[in-house]
Amino acid sequence: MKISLIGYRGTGKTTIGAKLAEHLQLKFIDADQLLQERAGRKISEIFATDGEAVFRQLEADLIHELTNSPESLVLSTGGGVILRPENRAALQSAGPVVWLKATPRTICTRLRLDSATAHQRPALLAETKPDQTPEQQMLYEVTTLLARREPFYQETASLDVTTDERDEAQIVRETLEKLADLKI
Ligand SMILES: Nc1ncnc2c1ncn2[C@@H]1O[C@H](COP(=O)(O)OP(=O)(O)O)[C@@H](O)[C@H]1O
Ligand SMILES: O=C(O)C1=C[C@@H](OP(=O)(O)O)[C@@H](O)[C@H](O)C1
Ligand SMILES: [Mg+2]
Repeated sequence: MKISLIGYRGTGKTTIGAKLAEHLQLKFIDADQLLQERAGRKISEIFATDGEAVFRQLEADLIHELTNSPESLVLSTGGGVILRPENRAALQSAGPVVWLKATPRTICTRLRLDSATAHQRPALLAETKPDQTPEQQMLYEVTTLLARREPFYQETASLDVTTDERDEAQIVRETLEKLADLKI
């Protein structure tokens, strides 16, 4: 059985997935981290050199492999994993899927803090609007893509947890309660 975490960038999938695995004493895999280890390159480098389509294929191959493995684990995914129907089906059939939610403002704040450190995420939206500050551009990208992706997160999720203005312990606790309610 796999407990998967889905949601937009910056909603806390990597952070909460690791904590959840600790609580449940399950192995933890972050698909993006494993993909980067295997490729020997950062995701931002794969995007820059080979393009997003190559990344999406590597991501789909990895999701296929991990969801077909016999071991139980907590699996954190990348925010765009729900774009492909085969990924959505694979995650759903592997076990419960937790959708971590946050507002565009929360997401932008977290991503800005991350990009000030080492964690650079590649831009996802080609279209830009004229005369925008980088902050406005980021909010535009997050709002636009979140609206496009929301139906896919909704369709794939077994349960959802809001993460705005809540610390990791609160989010983990609610996730564990909602998983228990599923009675799997
Ligand atoms: N509940 C939270 N409150 C505040 N910051 C958080 C919370 N969860 C995660 N973060 C921070 O937000 C950033 C993105 O978290 P991360 O786990 O990498 O998200 P994702 O994997 O969904 O992109 C990190 O800097 C992380 O420390
Ligand atoms: O939303 C996306 O399309 C992506 C999210 C990233 O993962 P996080 O959601 O962990 O940041 C990573 O997979 C890649 O940069 C693409
Ligand atoms: Mg992550």
